[in-house]
Amino acid sequence: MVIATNLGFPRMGAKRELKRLVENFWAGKIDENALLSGAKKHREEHWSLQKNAGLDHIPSNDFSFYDQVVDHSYAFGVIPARYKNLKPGLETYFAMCRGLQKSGVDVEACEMKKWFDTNYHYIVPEFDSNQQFNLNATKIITEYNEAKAVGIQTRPVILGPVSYLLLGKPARGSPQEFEPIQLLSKLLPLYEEILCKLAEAGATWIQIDEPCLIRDLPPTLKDEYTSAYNALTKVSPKLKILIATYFERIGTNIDFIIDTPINAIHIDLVRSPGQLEPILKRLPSTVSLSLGLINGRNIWTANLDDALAEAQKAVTALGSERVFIAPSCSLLHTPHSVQNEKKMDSEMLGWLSFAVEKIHELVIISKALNCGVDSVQAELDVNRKSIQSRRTSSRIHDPIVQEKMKSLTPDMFKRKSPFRERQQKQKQKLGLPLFPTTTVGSFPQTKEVRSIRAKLKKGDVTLAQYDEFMNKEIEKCIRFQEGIDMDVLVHGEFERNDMVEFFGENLQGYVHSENGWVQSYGSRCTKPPIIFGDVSRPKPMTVEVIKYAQSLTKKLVKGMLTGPVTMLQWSFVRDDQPRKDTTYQLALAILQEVQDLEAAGISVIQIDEPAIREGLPIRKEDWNEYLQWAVDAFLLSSCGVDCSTQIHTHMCYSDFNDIIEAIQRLDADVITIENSRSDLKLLNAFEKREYTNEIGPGLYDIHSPRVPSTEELKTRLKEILKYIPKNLLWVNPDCGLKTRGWKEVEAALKNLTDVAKEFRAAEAGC
Ligand code: MET
Ligand SMILES: [Zn+2]
Repeated sequence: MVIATNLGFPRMGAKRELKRLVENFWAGKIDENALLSGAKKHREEHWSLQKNAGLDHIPSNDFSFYDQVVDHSYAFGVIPARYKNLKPGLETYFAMCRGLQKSGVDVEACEMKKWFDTNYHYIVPEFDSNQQFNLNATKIITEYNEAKAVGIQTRPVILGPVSYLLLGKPARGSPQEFEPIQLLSKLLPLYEEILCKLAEAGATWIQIDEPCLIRDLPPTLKDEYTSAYNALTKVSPKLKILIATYFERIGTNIDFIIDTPINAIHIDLVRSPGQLEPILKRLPSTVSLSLGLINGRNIWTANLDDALAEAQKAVTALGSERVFIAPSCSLLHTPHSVQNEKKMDSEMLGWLSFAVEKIHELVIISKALNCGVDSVQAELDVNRKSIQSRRTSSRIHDPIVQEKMKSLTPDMFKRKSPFRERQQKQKQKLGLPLFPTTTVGSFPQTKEVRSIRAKLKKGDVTLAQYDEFMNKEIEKCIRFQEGIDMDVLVHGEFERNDMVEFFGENLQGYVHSENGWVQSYGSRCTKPPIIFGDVSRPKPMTVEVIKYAQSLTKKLVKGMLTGPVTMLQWSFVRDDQPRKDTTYQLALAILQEVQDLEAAGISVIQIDEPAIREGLPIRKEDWNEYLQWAVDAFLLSSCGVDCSTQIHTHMCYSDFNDIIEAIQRLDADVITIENSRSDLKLLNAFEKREYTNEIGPGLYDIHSPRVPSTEELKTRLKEILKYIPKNLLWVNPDCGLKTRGWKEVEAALKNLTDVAKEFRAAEAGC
C-alpha cells in the first residue's frame, strides 16, 4: 500500500489561535498552565484533523511556541551563557527568541535567520567550541505520547544532527578554526537517546529533516552524514528512519546518506521534478521513496492527473510498498484552510488549496494508487474542472500589461547619471547634515490602529472616520520625529496591515484571503496576497498620504514603497508564467507610483527590497540568472526619476556579503540595511570598497523590545565608522518599528538621534 504522509502542519491554527495564546502569555494575561494546556489542545486538534482526513503518517513535534530550531537548541542545552542566570523553562526559552528586559535583567535575543529560501525565520544556534550537550527537555517524546494518548500514532519530526549543526554558528569568541560540525560526535548520543526513548514509547517511524542536503556541500561532509546515519539507524530495529530533504534537488549529495541503512528518503518533486528518475535508479531496494508532489510553498490546487502520473512512475519502479505520497515540504509555509475564506468567489476558491486541502489532495492520490482511479473519480473530475477554468479564465490576461511588457527599452533600467553626480545634486537639493538620521518606515501598529482598520473592513466606521484617525496618527508620528530632530521623516505606514498586502490590495491581478496567514517568525504571521493574473496599477496608492505627511512639516518626508522582488517573494505567485515576467509587471506598476510621488514634490523615495536575498536560489549555479532579473526589476521600478530625487532601498534579515555586487548594481542612492543581529559581518564588504553608495547599517535590533542605550549606540557607530566613510553614513534602526510599542520606540529613537548629533558635533569641532 502507498502511504499518504505529511511533513509538518501549519502551527498557527485556522484563526491564528496559537499566536493569540502565546502573545497573551507574553503580556501576562494568562499563566504558564493556561499556555501549556491551550497548546496541547491545539496540537490535538491538528492531529485529529489530519487523521480524519485519512492521512497515514501524521507528524508530531512540528509544533513550536516560536521556532523548531530554537526548540532543538533548548532541548540539547545549547543555551548561550548570557541566558544562564534566567529561570530555566519558558523564561529562558523566550529570552533566547526575543531578548529579555526586566528588573535587573537585560539580555539580547539570539540571531534570527531566514529558513532557506522561505520567509520563515529560525533562531540561529550558537555553539561553543567546548559545547556540552545535555538532554534538557524532551518535547518530542512528550508530544508523541500526547498524540498516542488520544489514539493517534504519529511520526515525530526532528531536525537532523548534521543540518542542525550546519545551521548554527560559533559562539562569539570561539577559536577561528572552530566549526560547529566538529561537535557531531558529542551531539549524536543525544539523538540516540531520543530515538531510543521514542522507540520505547512505541514510535515506528521518525522523520529526520536534513534540509542542508539540498545545499552545495563540501564532499568532506559525507563522513559526517555517514557516521550520523550509521549510528542512528542502529538505535532500534523498531524505529524506521525517513530522511527528509526539501526546497531543492538533493543532487549528488544523495551519496552522503544513501549507503547508510536508512529506511526512506523524501525528495521535493515540485522544485525539482527532474530528480525523480535518477533517484529511482539510485535507490537501494531497502529504501522507500517519499514523493514531494503537492506544493508546500504555494496555494494553487494541484493538477492531480499530473501528480498521479509521477507517482505512478515511482510505483512502477519500486512497488507500492515503497512509495509515500507527500507535500514537497512541511505545510508550515501554507495557510490553514480555504474553508475559512468566506468572501472569495467560487471560481477563485476552486483554484486554491491551503494545508487542509493539500492533505485532501495527498489522500486522493494515494487512494487512486491503492484502490484504483475509479475510487476517486468524482474528486478527480472536480479537480480537472478547476485546472481547466484557471487555464482559460479571462480574468488572468490583460492586453495592456502585455503590450507594456513588450515595449521595455534598455534606458528604463538605468539612472540618468552616475551616483557621484546624483549625490552632488541631491546634496544641494536636500541639504542634509552629516550622519543623517532616518527610520526604515513603519511606526508602532498599536491596538487602536489595527482595530480601526478591522472596523473599516467590517464597515463599522466610515472611510472619512478612518482617514481622520490615520491623519491624526501621521501627525503624531511627524511631530514626534520633529521633536527628536530626525532628518528624514516617515509617515509611519499606519494604513498598512503589511508592506506587501497593502500594495497587493491596490493593484490589479491580486486577490486577498481573509485567513491565509503564514508564520514568519515567532508569533508573527504574514498573509501573502495572491498574484493570480497580470499586474497593473489602476490609480495612485500612496501619493495622497505622503503628500499629507509632507504638508505637516518643513523637514523631508520619505515616500515608502515595496519593491517588485519583495512583492513577488512575499506573495503567493502564479505558476503559469516565469517569475521574472511577473516581477517586471510589478516593477512597472511601482514605477508609475514612484513617478507620481516625484511629481507631487517628494524628493526622497524608499523602495524596500528586504526579500531580494531570500529569493536567491539555494544552489549557486542558479544565482546569476536570478540576480540578473531581480536587480533589473528593481532598476525598472526606480530609474525613471530625476537625478536629484534620492532613491532609498532597505534590506534585512540575511547575510548580504555574497550578493554585494548585485546590491551595488541596484544603484540605490541610499541603502538602509539590517546588520545588528549579524555581528557587523556585513561591514567587511565596505572595507573592501565593494559598495560605494550611501548606507545606513542598522544601529540596533528592532526585533526585540529592549531599548539600546546611547553608550551602546555610540560603540556601534564608532565600530561602523571604521568601515564606512563618514560622508556615506546614515544613522537608523535596522528595520521598521511596526511590531514595537511607542514607549520603547520613543526612547530608542531619541537615543539614536542624540548619538548622531553628538557625532556630528564632534566632527564639526575637529
Ligand atoms: C521587513 S522590511 C520593512 C520595511 C518597511 N518599510 C517597514 O518599515 O516596516
Ligand atoms: Zn526590514
